[in-house]
Amino acid sequence: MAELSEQVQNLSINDNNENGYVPPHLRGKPRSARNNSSNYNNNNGGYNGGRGGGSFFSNNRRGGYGNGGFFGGNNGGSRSNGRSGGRWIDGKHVPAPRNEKAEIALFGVPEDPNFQSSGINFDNYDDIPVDASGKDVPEPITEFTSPPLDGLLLENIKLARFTKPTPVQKYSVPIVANGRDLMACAQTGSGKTGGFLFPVLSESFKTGPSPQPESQGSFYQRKAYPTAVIMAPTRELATQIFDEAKKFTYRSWVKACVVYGGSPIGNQLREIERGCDLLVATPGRLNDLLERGKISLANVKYLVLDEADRMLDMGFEPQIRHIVEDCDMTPVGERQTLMFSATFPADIQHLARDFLSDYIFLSVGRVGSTSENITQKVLYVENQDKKSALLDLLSASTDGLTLIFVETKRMADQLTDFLIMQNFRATAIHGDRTQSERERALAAFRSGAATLLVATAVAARGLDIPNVTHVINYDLPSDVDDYVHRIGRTGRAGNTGLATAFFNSENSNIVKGLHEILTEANQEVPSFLKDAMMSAPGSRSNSRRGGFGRNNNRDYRKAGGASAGGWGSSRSRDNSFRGGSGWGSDSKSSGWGNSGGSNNSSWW
Ligand SMILES: Nc1ncnc2c1ncn2[C@@H]1O[C@H](COP(=O)(O)OP(=O)(O)OP(=O)(O)O)[C@@H](O)[C@H]1O
Repeated sequence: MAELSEQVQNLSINDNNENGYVPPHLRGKPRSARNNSSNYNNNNGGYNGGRGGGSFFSNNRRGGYGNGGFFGGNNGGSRSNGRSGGRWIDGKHVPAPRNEKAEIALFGVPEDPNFQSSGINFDNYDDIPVDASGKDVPEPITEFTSPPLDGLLLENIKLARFTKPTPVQKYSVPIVANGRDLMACAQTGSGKTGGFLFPVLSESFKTGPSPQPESQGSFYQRKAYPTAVIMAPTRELATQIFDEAKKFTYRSWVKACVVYGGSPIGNQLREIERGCDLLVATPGRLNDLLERGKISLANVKYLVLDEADRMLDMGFEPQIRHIVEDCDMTPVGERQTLMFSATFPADIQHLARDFLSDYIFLSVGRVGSTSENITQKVLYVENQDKKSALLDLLSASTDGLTLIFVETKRMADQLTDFLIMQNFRATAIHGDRTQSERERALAAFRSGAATLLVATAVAARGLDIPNVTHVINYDLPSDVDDYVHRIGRTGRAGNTGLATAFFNSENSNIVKGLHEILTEANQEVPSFLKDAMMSAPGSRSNSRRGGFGRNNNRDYRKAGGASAGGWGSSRSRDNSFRGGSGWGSDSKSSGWGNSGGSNNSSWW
């Protein structure tokens, strides 16, 4: 990655980041000659501005594993691990026999580029400061071992070639095993999905399903009674979580299903009727199925809200509250509720107050910070020069996939057209494309058939695509948390990545937040950004989050202004809590931090 960032540096797109972007055809010419640079876009002949950009791959059938995998393919939004799973018989878990073909489909073979492998900086996660606050925080695990993990889950973790837990997984396993609720914040790409799947599945494998109510109606009125419900903001994220769930439920009694909008509900109904123990859902579709009486939440032991802040941003709060508070969901205190996100603004903490009970607040690293595995570059580029600057950047990228973020759906299509006309293998993902177009675009990108994906914010959160080496913010978002999520599509699981942003005077609303992010991640702050900071003292760092913004790194139950023990240090104790509700001296920090090196598990 150092090579890629050096190549980008050597492009001289900015003259030492001082004077803005100089298009290729004007380099070496006097400044006065540069004024007509916008002609570039009009002369290339390739830009047609229509919706055709994404259609380049419209016949692409390379669905890859993401489109259904071994167990029956994509049948329109509802998929399950079918009948090949294990059983819960007479209080005992009876796993299904191993199946070589299934294992290759689910876990790939070593070095398979379609599966993310942990990178050279994976061990650095151990150095990230952790703060866990709440009453009686259980000791974190340091290794994947059984006990405390269930033996079958451990076998599946081994098949996934995960050798040691990430910080969030170290804490979440004992927290859930001890019956506690959890609100967890951890950096992008640091294993939050495993952070909820591992403990939920481990406990489910040990304890089995809850007894189903006696009267289940006729066949046509049959309801599913899931043990675990996981809500996620987007269809793509729900599908991805489902794909991970398929891996870790392999051979078990737990049958996973996924439901999301934009796909025919009939297929989803049929799948659910065949049984559903772990349901991954977007809130809108889940509501729909509840209204149709096809799902009961009366047996839910585990409720997970992933990317909860995004769900609120998308306006899902009424649906989420309806699902959790007005239906037949097991009440707070009887179920366990886990909330995960890389960022945790105030409105989410309020939701936590209503949905969680006596919970542990876990933050790994400074909440909302970026991983140091990501090298961040900010270039000053005027709007009319962006296409040209993009071509420069792409000419420097050799290997790997590049994700390009733009602000509007129209721009996503236009830019994709432009790139295709420039002979790049590009495709687009945004909210105006149909679900199958979105799935095909993602599959093409995952498989490398398309090396460039132009995306709106729909692809900013949670998506885990191996081999994304470069994220380009062609248009910067106005909310710095969105920037954090976007660049987090690279530099995952200890791998390194490069993130480049085009900045100009239209981005004044992100100046302060961007400056903070770069500074705290020890990244170069270009002089034009420092200047912009000076000249715009009132600039907002976060449009939506108001004053809470970048300082949302603490458990709101703690006394206001408590710094959660100082983020620079790997140990924090903070005994001051608001409200005197028995919260006390239980803020733990990463005593386990450096212990990950001794791996004695038999399969390491
Ligand atoms: N213990 C582990 N060892 C090795 N790789 C892991 C481990 N846990 C997770 N991973 C891998 O790390 C990658 C990132 O994990 P995941 O998608 O759960 O991150 P995340 O924290 O949810 O990110 P985001 O905030 O972007 O949603 C995935 O490819 C996953 O397979």
